[in-house]
Amino acid sequence: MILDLDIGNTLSKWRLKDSESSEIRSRGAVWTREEWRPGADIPDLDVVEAVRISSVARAAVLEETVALLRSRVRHVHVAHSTHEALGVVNGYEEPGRLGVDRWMGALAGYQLAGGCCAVDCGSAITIDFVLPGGTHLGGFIIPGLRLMKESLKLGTRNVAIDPDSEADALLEPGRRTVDAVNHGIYMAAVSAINRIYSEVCDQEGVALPMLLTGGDARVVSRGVQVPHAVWPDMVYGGLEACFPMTFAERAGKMSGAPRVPEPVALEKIRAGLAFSMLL
Ligand SMILES: Nc1ncnc2c1ncn2[C@@H]1O[C@H](COP(=O)(O)OP(=O)(O)O)[C@@H](O)[C@H]1O
Ligand SMILES: CC(C)(COP(=O)(O)O)[C@@H](O)C(=O)NCCC(=O)O
Ligand SMILES: [K+]
Repeated sequence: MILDLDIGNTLSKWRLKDSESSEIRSRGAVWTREEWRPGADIPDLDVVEAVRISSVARAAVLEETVALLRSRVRHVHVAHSTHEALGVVNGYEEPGRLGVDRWMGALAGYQLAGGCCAVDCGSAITIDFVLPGGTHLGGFIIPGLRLMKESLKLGTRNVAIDPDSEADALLEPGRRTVDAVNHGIYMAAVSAINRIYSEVCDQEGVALPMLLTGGDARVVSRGVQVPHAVWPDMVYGGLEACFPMTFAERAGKMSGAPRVPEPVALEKIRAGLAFSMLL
């Protein structure tokens, strides 16, 4: 079994993948700030022969996790942001400083779709761009839905946006604090994504397919007008591409990869942008 680990600022997600059949056998998540102790939410390491890790947590968290895993598992691969990988050239002045989850998303998106706009809706919302030739332009970072809400300190932090809410309802003016806050941060996130996408496509002269991942991807997806696909395993896709192990991975297949969304024509994106600037 292969253990894939995506350690984010909020949650450490894991999944177990069958090395023979490439099927996902189980998955789970634990809070990143809590210690990794054997328990119900943690995979059984006895069945694991290899681990692949993407981590943006503090160095100490990663070091501890790697030390624990190395004592139990033969192969432990830790992903790093590099200057170049799999045909993508990192846009950062200091490539190693790009969050490795963003790098994994960019690589997975490029492998799936060629150029892409990769959006990760986690603790932070990150919006990265890769052009069809493999140039990563860099990206944008805004606070995630939960962080935005917490920063307001209005006592609404424990009332999360229901991921099944309709976007139409979320985009209405709120008539009590909790709704005003939830609808406000939701509008802030989706309008930033829509606008940033249009601006960059306009500047670069290319309509890119958009891919969404992260804990809030599903709810954010409802408000994003740009054609896009939700790919919960996008960061894992980068790990698969960087450290291919199964037969399917060696053939370039990434688990749970969606169909590539067809972007709207560049002229339409430009018209939408021009219209929003006139108002
Ligand atoms: N069950 C959940 N537990 C915690 N956060 C959740 C849950 N479902 C959705 N979320 C949202 O997902 C975000 C965490 O998403 P995730 O992509 O795991 O972030 P990160 O990679 O930063 O750890 C939280 O900030 C919260 O808004
Ligand atoms: C921007 C991030 C905090 C997003 O992490 P997440 O919200 O997924 O936990 C992470 O990618 C990170 O720590 N990046 C380093 C800074 C950078 O990418 O420029
Ligand atoms: K993430």
